[in-house]
Amino acid sequence: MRIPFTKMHGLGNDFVVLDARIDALPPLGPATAAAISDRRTGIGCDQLIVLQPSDVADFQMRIFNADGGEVEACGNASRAVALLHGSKASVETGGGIIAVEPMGDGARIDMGTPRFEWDAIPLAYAMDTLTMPVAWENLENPCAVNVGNPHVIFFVEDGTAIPLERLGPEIECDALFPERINVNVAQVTGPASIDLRVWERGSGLTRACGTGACATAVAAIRRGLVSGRQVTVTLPGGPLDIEWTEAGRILMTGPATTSFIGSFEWTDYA
Ligand SMILES: N[C@@H](CCC[C@H](N)C(=O)O)C(=O)O
Repeated sequence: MRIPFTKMHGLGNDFVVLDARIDALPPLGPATAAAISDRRTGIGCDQLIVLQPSDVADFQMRIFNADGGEVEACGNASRAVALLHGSKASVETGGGIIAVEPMGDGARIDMGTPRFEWDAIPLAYAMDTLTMPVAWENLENPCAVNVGNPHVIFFVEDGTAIPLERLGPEIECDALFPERINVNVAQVTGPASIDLRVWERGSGLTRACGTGACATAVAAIRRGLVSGRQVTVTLPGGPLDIEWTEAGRILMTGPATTSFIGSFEWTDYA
């Protein structure tokens, strides 16, 4: 059975998008998702995105990391999906209903409201999530924010000096994070600007992480590290504009791109 796909990216964070809103896919398990995402033997991507019908929104977006695990949210893929859909839509995700709207060369996404309670991140035990009393080598006192998916954010003097490829997987899988975590290393570069590198749960180092940018902007605003409620977050793949509105909602604006369209022979690895 041949399945059509669209290869897309947001700031270099890349996706294989399967549109099953009309023609259903065979059941999709983690091993099959990981095989499609594998850059050596599959199509290759940071996240596999599956669009399906929804009972509560215009459609549903399912998100699988490169390791095959299904997760709740993906900021960059939300912009890609807005571009693919072509008009304003409500989208059901595991992290809640988001609103997507194509805009310019990308989209604006209403990502919903962030959560800060320790058990909503979730953490293994209670602590202050604004300044956490924990450290991994020189990375210390992070913030934790759930923006649909879980993030820990370390504010540092020089983000490029942090060995994220070594510390990222260690922090991601620490017992403090029962659902694992996305690891953000942020450097405030001005009153409304931050440089960010992200070790993504289940996908590793990526060129950009939209939810990481949202979580980092919110954490910086809560800590008083930036002035105002609008922040430009620059990732290795480029900048995203993040606003945390007075009403508490996170608005993310940035580009998205279609790379190519293709098809592949479906193999069920379960
Ligand atoms: N690349 C994404 C985030 C994808 C999910 C994440 N790795 C997780 O496990 O929560 C983004 O742009 O937000």
